[in-house]
Amino acid sequence: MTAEIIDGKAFAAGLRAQVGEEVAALKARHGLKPGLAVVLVGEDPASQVYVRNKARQTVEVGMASFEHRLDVATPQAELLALVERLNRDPEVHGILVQLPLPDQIDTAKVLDAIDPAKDVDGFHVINAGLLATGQKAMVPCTPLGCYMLLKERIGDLSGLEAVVVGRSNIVGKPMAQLLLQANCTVTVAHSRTRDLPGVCRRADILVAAVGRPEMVRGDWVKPGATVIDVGINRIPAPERGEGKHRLVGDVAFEEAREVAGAITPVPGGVGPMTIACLLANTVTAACRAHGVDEPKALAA
Ligand SMILES: Nc1nc2c(c(=O)[nH]1)N[C@@H](CN(C=O)c1ccc(C(=O)N[C@@H](CCC(=O)O)C(=O)O)cc1)CN2
Ligand SMILES: [Mg+2]
Repeated sequence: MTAEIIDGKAFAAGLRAQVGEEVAALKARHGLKPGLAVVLVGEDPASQVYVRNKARQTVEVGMASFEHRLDVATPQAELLALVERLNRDPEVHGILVQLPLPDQIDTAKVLDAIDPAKDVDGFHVINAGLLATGQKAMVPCTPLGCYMLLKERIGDLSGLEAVVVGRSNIVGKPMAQLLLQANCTVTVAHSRTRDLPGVCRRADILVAAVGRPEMVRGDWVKPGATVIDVGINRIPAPERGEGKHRLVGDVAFEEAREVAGAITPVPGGVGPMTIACLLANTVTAACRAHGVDEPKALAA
């Protein structure tokens, strides 16, 4: 079997177009322009690219973008003061603090300082709790994007065996919650799981979010399974020239595509969905803030 390639880049483009239509409708009907504030502390090269892309795509869909770039040595108190200002700013409906943060900053403290209603990353402990208890939450963008791709590919997920490899707060745990809500039988596996290959082979839906290049091998995949690769790993590629790199996921793509029914590539799979879902969450936050019906197509 050769797997269908799930084109996250194309799906994300469609989602951004839908977001753009919703933004235009909000302006026309309610005079409302959703605004997203993105905060970057330091000069991590990958984070700079992500923040630039977020700001550009925010403007492209017709929303207001507010960028805040702080020095790598910014004290925590200064960052918290900025978050407080953004919490109070009526033009800002969504706030995102780009991760990772420098060592002098307590990440959990900063994330929990964001007004949960403006927490478009869905990382605030209140949003994590709302999601875990099946209530209306802001859902983290990467798992939301994975979920949308799964719904598009499979339709009804009810009764399927899902294995999520990785237990991070920003991907693994919320992914497991979304799959549970869709009535999957969910296993969260991790570095201490015994017989990880055997556990993965049970999965109709296999989500890899471990941050280890090509760890999930082809013979870990159940024939016909849908494989969602969340990993973005930059590995040396001397064949491309001295000092060159290439991107690989957490799944050994060429092996897995021979076994899976469908698989997301890296790049061009889950990654582009993350930013598209951030834009969707910002529209949702703006609608909730103004008591306007939120567009169902933009949510889980
Ligand atoms: N506050 C947050 N910080 C971080 C998040 C997040 O959701 N919120 N996620 C990641 C980084 N990230 C967005 O911030 C992100 C990662 C990757 C992509 C993407 O489009 N990837 C492309 C490849 C890009 C490349 O060449 O490097 C792809 O997979 O096709 C978008 C957003 C950590 N921090
Ligand atoms: Mg820290």
